[in-house]
Amino acid sequence: MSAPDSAAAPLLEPAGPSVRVLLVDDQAVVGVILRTMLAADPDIEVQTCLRAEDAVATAVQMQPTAILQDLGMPGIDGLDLVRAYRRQPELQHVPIIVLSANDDPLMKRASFSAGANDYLVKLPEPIETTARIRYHSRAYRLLLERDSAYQALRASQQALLARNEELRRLTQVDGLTNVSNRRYFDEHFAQEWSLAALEGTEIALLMIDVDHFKSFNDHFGHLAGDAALQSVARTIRSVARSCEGLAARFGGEEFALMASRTSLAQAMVLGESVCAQVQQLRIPAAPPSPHPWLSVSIGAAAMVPDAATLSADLIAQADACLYSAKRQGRNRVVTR
Ligand SMILES: Nc1nc2c(ncn2[C@@H]2O[C@H](COP(=O)(O)OP(=O)(O)OP(=O)(O)O)[C@@H](O)[C@H]2O)c(=O)[nH]1
Repeated sequence: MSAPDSAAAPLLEPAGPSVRVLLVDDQAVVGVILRTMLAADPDIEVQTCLRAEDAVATAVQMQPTAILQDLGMPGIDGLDLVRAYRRQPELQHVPIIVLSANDDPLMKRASFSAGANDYLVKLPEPIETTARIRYHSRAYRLLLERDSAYQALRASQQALLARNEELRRLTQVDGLTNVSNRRYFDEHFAQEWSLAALEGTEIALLMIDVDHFKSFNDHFGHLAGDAALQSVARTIRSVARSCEGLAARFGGEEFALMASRTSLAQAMVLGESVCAQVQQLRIPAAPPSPHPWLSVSIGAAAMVPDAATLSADLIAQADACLYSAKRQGRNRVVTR
């Protein structure tokens, strides 16, 4: 005898009595004898199928815990039926006990190769029949229980992974503007700085500050200020994506755009693009801004890290350029 294998596909747990036997045999008398044998076992339900062509559909509908399959049915090879059960996903692991008048070892081998779990020579002793049916049904039930516990575990693991991913995202993203937060920027900038030092490549930084934003808040209110910051952040993020850079909220109304393997000339182009796109947002500016639309000032710097420079030097350079941009009238990009 062999117990059913475990499966990756979810299994259906049969409802109703704990032992449900489907007898597939064209001789009605076998069904009568089997019922008589099992009369003293009220927890064993028996259903009989006399026609081979109905067997698979009946089994799918009944969800037995064991199938007793006659090999010598008219018009069909019983082993073909065994294979047909195995092709049905719902029946793939249901124990199949072959009933045969033939005690030939070759026939037994063919039955097991076709997918049978057991082989009984007709008609066995009642005690043996009951024991085999109970053994296979119990093994199948245990397999189903194990499978459903495994599925539940997998579902809860996936939910946990999704929650962890969301938590990780929340720790990296600024809640108002959805760009990276300062903490993530600091980590990422340090990593990219080290990488640029190793590669000997340029790394560029743009410090971007919204102009006259205190007046904007005072004039239009803090909520309008929040919405303006969100629009400006979306613009910076889309420019950052175009150069595979990182957009981050550096603090308050100040943003940073960091781009690896980017020259000062390229940083200038990125900065001009941010300035122009913020103008295209057409967010009305508040007095004393001389411009009709809300604008940003940008300081851009780039360097190849070496033993004498720190990442803070690049920030300081970009910051100095930003102050120059403010002094020169805002709504512009300034580089050294
Ligand atoms: N609505 C809103 N305002 C913010 C937020 N963070 C910072 N601010 C405001 O941004 C304003 C920044 O003002 P300042 O530092 O004086 O700069 P500014 O008015 O933009 O002037 P310049 O930078 O010189 O053009 C302050 O009024 C802050 O309250 C925020 O999350 N939401």
